[in-house]
Amino acid sequence: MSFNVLLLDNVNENCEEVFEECGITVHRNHNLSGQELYDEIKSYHGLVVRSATTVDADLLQAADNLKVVGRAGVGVDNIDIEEATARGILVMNTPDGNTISTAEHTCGMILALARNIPQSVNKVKNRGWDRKKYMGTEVQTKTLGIVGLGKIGSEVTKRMQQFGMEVKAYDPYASVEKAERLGVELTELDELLSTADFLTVHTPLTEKTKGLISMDNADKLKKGMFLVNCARGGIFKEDDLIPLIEEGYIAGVAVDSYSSEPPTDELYDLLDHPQIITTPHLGASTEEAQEKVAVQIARQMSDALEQKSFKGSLNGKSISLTTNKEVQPYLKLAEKLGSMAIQLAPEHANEFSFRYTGTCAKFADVLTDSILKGILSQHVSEAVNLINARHFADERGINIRETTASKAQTFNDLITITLDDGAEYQEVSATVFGDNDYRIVEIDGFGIELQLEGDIIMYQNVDKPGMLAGVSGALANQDINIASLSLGRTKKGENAITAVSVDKELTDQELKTILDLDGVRALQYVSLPVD
Ligand SMILES: NC(=O)C1=CN([C@@H]2O[C@H](COP(=O)(O)OP(=O)(O)OC[C@H]3O[C@@H](n4cnc5c(N)ncnc54)[C@H](O)[C@@H]3O)[C@@H](O)[C@H]2O)C=CC1
Ligand SMILES: O=C(O)CCC(=O)C(=O)O
Repeated sequence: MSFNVLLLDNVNENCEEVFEECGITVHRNHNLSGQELYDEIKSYHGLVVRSATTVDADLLQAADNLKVVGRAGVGVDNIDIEEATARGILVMNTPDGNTISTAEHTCGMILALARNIPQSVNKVKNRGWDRKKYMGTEVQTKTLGIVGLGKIGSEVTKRMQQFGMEVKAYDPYASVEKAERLGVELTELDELLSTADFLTVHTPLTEKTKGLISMDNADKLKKGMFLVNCARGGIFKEDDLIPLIEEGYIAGVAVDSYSSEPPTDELYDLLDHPQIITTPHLGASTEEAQEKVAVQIARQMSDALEQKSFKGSLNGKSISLTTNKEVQPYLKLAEKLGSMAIQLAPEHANEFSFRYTGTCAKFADVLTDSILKGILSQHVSEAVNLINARHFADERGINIRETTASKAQTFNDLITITLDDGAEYQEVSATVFGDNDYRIVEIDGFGIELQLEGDIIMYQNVDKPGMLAGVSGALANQDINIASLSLGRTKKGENAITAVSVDKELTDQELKTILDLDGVRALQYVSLPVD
């Protein structure tokens, strides 16, 4: 299949080159927006953006053929990942291509704040000369507080330590080992706020980080501290920055990222304030960073479109394992078994238990996605894939219980689905022999062995002589060939289950001839894809 990709937002030209080397057609258009973009997007399989384009639900809805959205950068707040996931569209970013540039920009902002560089440059350019007004402060021996000791926070740490700063950090998710390795003291947020001379934030904008500093916690701040935000607008409450300065809580702020970009009119008071220095979201704007993220995103997206690898995907945990040789057979097994289970389930079934035994247990999470794909593909009109299977399951109110046991029993690996809605057959188990021999091995505790593919008739019967002859005779009379069969029974003379694999799809009428045979009960029919 040949793919085409649309590049927006001035993505570096190397992006084009990499796509073209991979045989992918590229179209670049910087000025598309609104209806024009909705019309244009329809034919593309891939879309590359930076931060300017908002990839919202409306755009995704218009994107009939879209398979992957790539963010040439880190922050994906301009992409509606939930909607993309629901539509089975992969979202990727390039987590580290612009780390160094953004860290360097942050260090520049810290020094610019300490020495009033932007303000004094401006003064001189306007023919002014005021050395007293622009008296600065050394950063050496001062405390730098970092909120978010991730990639950028860590690189800022290393650089500012070279300037003689003592670095403390607040990051509830960072490990103590990492902090020790960096020579950083991990503290609580309040302690950081009350001890830092400079505080720089390097977290995403989340419910927890939004308004991290505002007039509400002004009393906790070390008086006269400087703030830096080269992460996301809104981490410092923008409306409160001027009051924080005017009331003497903070000495100045450096901002690179805003809650709306370009800033709206209301933000201009902020931008005009002499103690607030601003750059227009330049953290990642270096030749090097833009080249790195452009090349990375083009490689990642090309690989994803060609199903070679899914590195960098944010909503494709399961799909990214489809290229892993160890997981591949289990994924297939899970999907096939899901497809079988839903055909055995009564109408409106929405309670399922999945049990993973043996090695496959360690992949339970992704195997559940695959079972759900098998279940849902039978009755969801949209294309179900490993990205959106859980979304569809939630939407349909399907309840899942998942259990695992890593110790293998009779089989090295076993996946069992229990139908909890009063189904005739309540439990089916399957395994894979070698790489691709998928077998049903148990139905409701009856040992069975049959390939998990094609057309299968399953019926319960009284365990008495002549049953099989009757069934095979009825099939032969209708010119239906048996491919294989398997019998399981509880005890001699009691109940038996028979699973018969046949060479053609059966009609209801043909099935009835079997059900009508004396001793046959509870017949069910399953039709599975053949590889
Ligand atoms: N100005 C610019 O041009 C750029 C801005 N960014 C932004 O910088 C930010 C950081 O990026 P990276 O370092 O690459 O991300 P990262 O994922 O490596 O680090 C984020 C860190 O924040 C921590 N964190 C999350 N929630 C937290 C909370 N409530 N309190 C404290 N820490 C918390 C995480 O544990 C993690 O260590 C992101 O918002 C990203 O979008 C990234 C690149 C360029
Ligand atoms: O593309 C850009 O320049 C913005 C970079 C950024 O903010 C990010 O990667 O999160």
